Amino acid sequence: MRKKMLFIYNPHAGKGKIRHLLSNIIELFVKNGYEVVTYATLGEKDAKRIVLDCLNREKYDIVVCSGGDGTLNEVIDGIMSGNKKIKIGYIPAGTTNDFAYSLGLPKNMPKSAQVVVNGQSFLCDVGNLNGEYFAYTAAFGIFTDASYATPQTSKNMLGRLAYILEGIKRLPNWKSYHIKITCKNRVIQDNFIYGMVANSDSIGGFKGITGKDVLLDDGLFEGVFIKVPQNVLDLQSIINDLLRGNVKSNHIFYLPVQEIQITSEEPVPWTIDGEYGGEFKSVHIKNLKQAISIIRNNPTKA
Ligand SMILES: Nc1ncnc2c1ncn2[C@@H]1O[C@H](COP(=O)(O)OP(=O)(O)OP(=O)(O)O)[C@@H](O)[C@H]1O
Repeated sequence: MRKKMLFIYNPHAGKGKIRHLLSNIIELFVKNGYEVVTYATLGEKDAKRIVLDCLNREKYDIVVCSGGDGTLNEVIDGIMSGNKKIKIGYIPAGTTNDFAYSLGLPKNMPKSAQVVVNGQSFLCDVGNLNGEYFAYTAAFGIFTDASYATPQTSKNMLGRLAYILEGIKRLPNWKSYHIKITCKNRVIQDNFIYGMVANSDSIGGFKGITGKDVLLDDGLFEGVFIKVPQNVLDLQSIINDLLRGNVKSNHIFYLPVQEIQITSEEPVPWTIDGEYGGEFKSVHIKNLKQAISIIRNNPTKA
């Protein structure tokens, strides 16, 4: 009997490349014994809705999605909030594909479709922020809105450069937040321009800015909080530290995070897996160790 696959793709992700590859990808899946039920996403939260609808109605062996980090986020959110235990295959098709990089998936879409067919399951940590699940990052502060404010047309024309240009626009008027961070028995209060809790060694296409200790299945996220620079030299040193992956510096507060509470007097806008996640005065983030099963080439290497 054929195995049943739910295949969800965002036709607009990245440069819309999936349109030319769709037939070959589905043919590969069918040749490898799958009955494929295919959906294109039509807008925000559609991937989550499709996952919940389909998995509640019928039994599937695997959910495969193709799109950027946002589409993968919605699929994971759907599977986790629906409390489903099912393997996930991912064909990265976005602009930066941060999480795909961390998972070691090929950039080439037909090759990553091969991984879905031939790869092995890897149990990966998942995050939860105030009840919403995320794959690899939750962040606030400078640059974070560049990921969702960058128009799709510029992303399609310029690729990652579009994010960089959008980020540079924000440099002259950064905003800081007075934040209280509570983690285990530690309480830290300071003014921060940026904060991130992440399970990825690539953020916004930049490799290594979460430090050198990232493991995707250790039950821990990397918490990176950048203090307000007092002068241009401070700013330069922060940039140098980030580019070198040196997160343990005077201007950066770094800690491994299993569970963390972040509170502020004013509402802070958050970005979750590169999409707008809402404004909160109080955020509770938790790492759910090895909660999802993703197919990749080599499950022993994070
Ligand atoms: N048909 C569609 N038209 C417009 N928006 C869509 C459509 N389908 C999905 N979306 C929305 O687009 C968001 C972003 O898509 P996705 O992350 O897949 O691609 P991307 O933005 O090109 O990639 P990246 O996140 O790497 O830049 C999704 O979270 C979803 O809300």
